[in-house]
Formats: sequence, C-alpha cells, structure tokens
Amino acid sequence: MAAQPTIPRRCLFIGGGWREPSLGRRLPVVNPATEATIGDIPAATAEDVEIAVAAARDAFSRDGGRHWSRAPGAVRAKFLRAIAAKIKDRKSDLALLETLDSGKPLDETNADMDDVAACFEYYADLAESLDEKQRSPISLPMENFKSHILKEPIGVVGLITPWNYPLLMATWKVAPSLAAGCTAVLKPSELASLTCLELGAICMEVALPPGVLNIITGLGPEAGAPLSSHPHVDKVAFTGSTETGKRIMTAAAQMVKPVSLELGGKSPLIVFDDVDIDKAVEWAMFGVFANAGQVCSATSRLLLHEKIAKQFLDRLVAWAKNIKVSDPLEEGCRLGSVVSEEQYEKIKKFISTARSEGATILCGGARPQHLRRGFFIEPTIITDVSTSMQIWREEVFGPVICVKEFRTESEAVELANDTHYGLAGAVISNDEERCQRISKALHSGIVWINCSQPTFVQAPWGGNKRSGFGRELGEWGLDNYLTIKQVTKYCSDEPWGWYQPPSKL
Ligand SMILES: NC(=O)C1=CN([C@@H]2O[C@H](COP(=O)(O)OP(=O)(O)OC[C@H]3O[C@@H](n4cnc5c(N)ncnc54)[C@H](O)[C@@H]3O)[C@@H](O)[C@H]2O)C=CC1
Ligand SMILES: N=C(N)NCCCC(=O)O
Ligand code: NA
Repeated sequence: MAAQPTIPRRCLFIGGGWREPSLGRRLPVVNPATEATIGDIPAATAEDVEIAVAAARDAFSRDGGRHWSRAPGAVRAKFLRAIAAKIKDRKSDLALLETLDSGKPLDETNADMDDVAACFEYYADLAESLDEKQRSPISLPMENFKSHILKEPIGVVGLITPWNYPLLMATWKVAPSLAAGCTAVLKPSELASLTCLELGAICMEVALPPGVLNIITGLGPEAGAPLSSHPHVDKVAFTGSTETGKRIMTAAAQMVKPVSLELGGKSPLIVFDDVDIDKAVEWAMFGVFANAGQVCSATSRLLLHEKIAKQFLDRLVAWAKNIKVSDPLEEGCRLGSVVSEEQYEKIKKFISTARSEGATILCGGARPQHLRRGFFIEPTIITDVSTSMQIWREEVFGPVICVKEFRTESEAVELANDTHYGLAGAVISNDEERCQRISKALHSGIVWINCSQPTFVQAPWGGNKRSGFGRELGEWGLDNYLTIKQVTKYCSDEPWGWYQPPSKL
C-alpha cells in the first residue's frame, strides 16, 4: 500500500495567489474508503465569487487583452503545455490525492491523470491552430462586399464540475476555455476538490497570468449558485445532476447567459445473440462497474437477446463475483468505495426500492462482507425488471446494472430509447450493418459499438434530451468557449445609391 501523504492545506486560488475565504469557513475532506476526515478545504461564499469574477474580468481585459484573450494562440498553448508537464511530473501524488478524496481505485486515478495531461496538450494544439482559422472568408453573392469571420473568446466563464472524475471533469472545461482565450472561475464539487486546488498550485508554478484561472471550492448553493447567476460571467459550463442543471439554466436565463450542460444518463447496452459472450460480459462490466458506476455515461441498462440471456447472466455473475473490491489503494483494486455516505445511502435505497417493486437482486446489493468500514457496495445485478420500475428509469450512479431481455432489433431500440435521458448507448454484435442501423436509431450523443465507455479527447462528448446540450472535447469543446463575429466590408468605390442624393446647389 502506498504511503499516506499529508493533505495540503490550501486556500481559494484567486488572482494568481491563495486567499482565505471571506467568512473564514472550511469544509471537511472525507476519505470515503475509510470514513476518516483527512483534511479540509476552503468554503467560498458569494463574497469570494465576487472577488474571483472580478479577477477573471480584469485578466480578460488587462492591457487590452494583449497578454491573454487577444494574444496569439501560441502564447496560451505554452501555458497549457507547461500545466500538462507539471501534471505528468506530479502524476502519482495527484492520483493518490484523487483516490483518497474519492474512493476511486488507484489504477483509475492514474489513468485519469494521463487523460488530464493529454487534454491540456490537445487544447494547446487547438489554441495554436485557432490563429490559422481566423479571418476565414464567407462567400457572398455580391462582389462589392467581402466578409470574414473572427472567432473570439466568449469572456469570463463559470465552470461548475462534479466529483466523479474531479480533476478530469474540471480539465474538460478549463483546457478548452483557456485555449479559446477565456478567463475562468472553476467551482469543483465540495465532495472532491483536492486535486483541483493542486491545479491552482500548478498554475502558480507555471506563472499563468494572475486571474486567468481562479479556483473556488465550496458548497453548490453558496459558491456555485452565485457564480451561475453573476452578471459578469458570460457563460456557464456545467457537469452534474439534471436537477442542479435545471437550477443553473434558470439562473443563467435571467441574464440570457449561455450554458452548456452535461447531465445525467440511463444509457443502454444492447447485446445480440451473435457475440462472444465473455468479451461482451467484460464490456458490460466496464460499462457500469468502472468508477463504481459513478459515470454519467454508464451503460446501466443491459438489454440481452433472449437466446443468450441465461448464459450471459451466468457468466456476468461469475465475472462480477471475481471483481477485486478493496481499499482503492490496494494493488489490483477494480472497485473502490463510492464517493460519500450520502451517495452510498442513495444507492442502497435504489436497491431496496427495486426489491420492493418486485425485481430480483441476482447478485450483490450490499456491503462486501470483508470491508467493514467505508462506503463500499458490491457489484449488483438486478433482473425481473419492468420498464415502469424506478431502477429501470432513474440514474443510480452506483455499481448497479439492471437487465431486460428482447426478441427483435426493433424491440431493443424501442426499449433503449424509452428514457428521458440521451447521453450514450452501446451495441455489441458481430453484424456490422446492424450496428450501423442501431447507431442511427439511438437518441443519444454518444454510441459505442462492441465496447462501452472508451473516451477520447478528440471526439465530441455530450447528450440529448434531459442529458443536456452542447458538446465538450474535440474541436466542439473549443467552440463552446468561442463566439463568432462576422466582419463585412463594402469594397466598391461606387456610392450605395439607395437614396436620392439631395441637390448640391
Ligand atoms: N452527470 C454527472 O456527471 C453527475 C451526476 N451526478 C448525479 O447527481 C446526484 C447528486 O450528486 P451531487 O454531487 O449533489 O451533484 P450536483 O449536480 O449537485 O453537483 C455538481 C456540481 O454542482 C454544484 N452545485 C450544486 N448545487 C448548485 C447550485 N444550486 N448552483 C450551482 N452549482 C451547484 C456542486 O457543488 C457541484 O460542484 C448523484 O447522485 C448523481 O446521480 C453527480 C455528479 C456527476
Ligand atoms: N474518462 C472516462 N472514461 N469517462 C469520462 C466520463 C465523464 C462523465 O462521467 O461525465
Ligand atoms: Na472526499
């Protein structure tokens, strides 16, 4: 087991330095795998939001934007690459902090840190190529006009992020917004803020211009809400629950402030009868047990072709019982604890409601017997589910999969789309044409074929319906933080000639 590090005691990161929260309050940091309080984080309030937004505004327009918002993309790229390098240097201590804060297995948090560094590097490249895309001409039907577009940073952005991939979800917003030339105020989740505060330390080390990125930790209603309604915040990007997403959109609407929302999901995985069962079982497990199912795109509804259903479930149970559930710091751990006591109780309630509604808990459903402390839940497989049950309809955000059988392709698609959500969907089949048909038929922003969950910074990420709107990652992730200006010029020497000229006399 790795040595326990000391948890850095940080303040709010505002204007390029550390700042005590105005009311002097702090929140405990709980390690959900041990239930021990291991440190604390500052609790920002509206007073601090005010100071952070002012710092970001100042950084946006300082010296006419020459050093940031209007600087060549290459200038910003240099900082993004320097941040990526520091993340790589500190990979193992950041991964350890992330695990202690969230209960995620160390192998997962190490992979997350690789993704964090790769995301900063990717958007460094895009910051550079943004300059080449400026002034791209618009072809007009009149020769006496010429038009081009400018892509400009949208301004000061508020970034509100969740706890399931604490530093990675922040990076999906910080890297593209900074690449675009925006300045930002990041409000990570109060349940896991340690690595985001370390990002503040990294910004200091690379001498990011003061105020370009500000990081304020604190509670949603106290720190997130005033950020989303602030008149000097030009856009809010949010990942989290659908309920909080609605609140943020309502607050932003009062200022006609654009938002992008990446919300909950209840994504389907459809498995046909022409597959290699063990390979498909492994993807089904990865789709809902990775990160203890605390993934917005988790494929938590499993649709099995009736011909293979029994055999598939037998293998799924065997594989699930073989998952190493342990302290997330232990070598080879594949299922750690969930993030908090509240989340733990919520998941257990989902399972007991499923049972009382008549579903069968085929395996799991409780605390693993060998782990007496910590918020651990066994991998859970639920069958005998009807489409009206809560467990089929609502996002659990835990290591819980529910299963239904289907007979025909159209029945599978209908079941898959029968949800208010629309983030992701997956299909496993050896019939390529069928996979293509299904990828068109699913009402979701992401479709995986013969896999579930692999995520690439180059590819767009986001949902439809109540899973939100807007796309992160890829070039679309950069567009989230850019506004498009048309510049149109009259280039004829002739007068316009619409009005009669007055007589010269
Ligand atoms: N789609 C996703 O990626 C996520 C979904 N969830 C779902 O949400 C449930 C609740 O988890 P929470 O941590 O409470 O999620 P949440 O959606 O409330 O939290 C996400 C972020 O929003 C902030 N926030 C909360 N209330 C706010 C408000 N009124 N204004 C502005 N910001 C606010 C939080 O402080 C946090 O930074 C989970 O059980 C899970 O089902 C949670 C996290 C991520
Ligand atoms: N990095 C991976 N694999 N997935 C990211 C999931 C992001 C989300 O839950 O919104
Ligand atoms: Na925590």
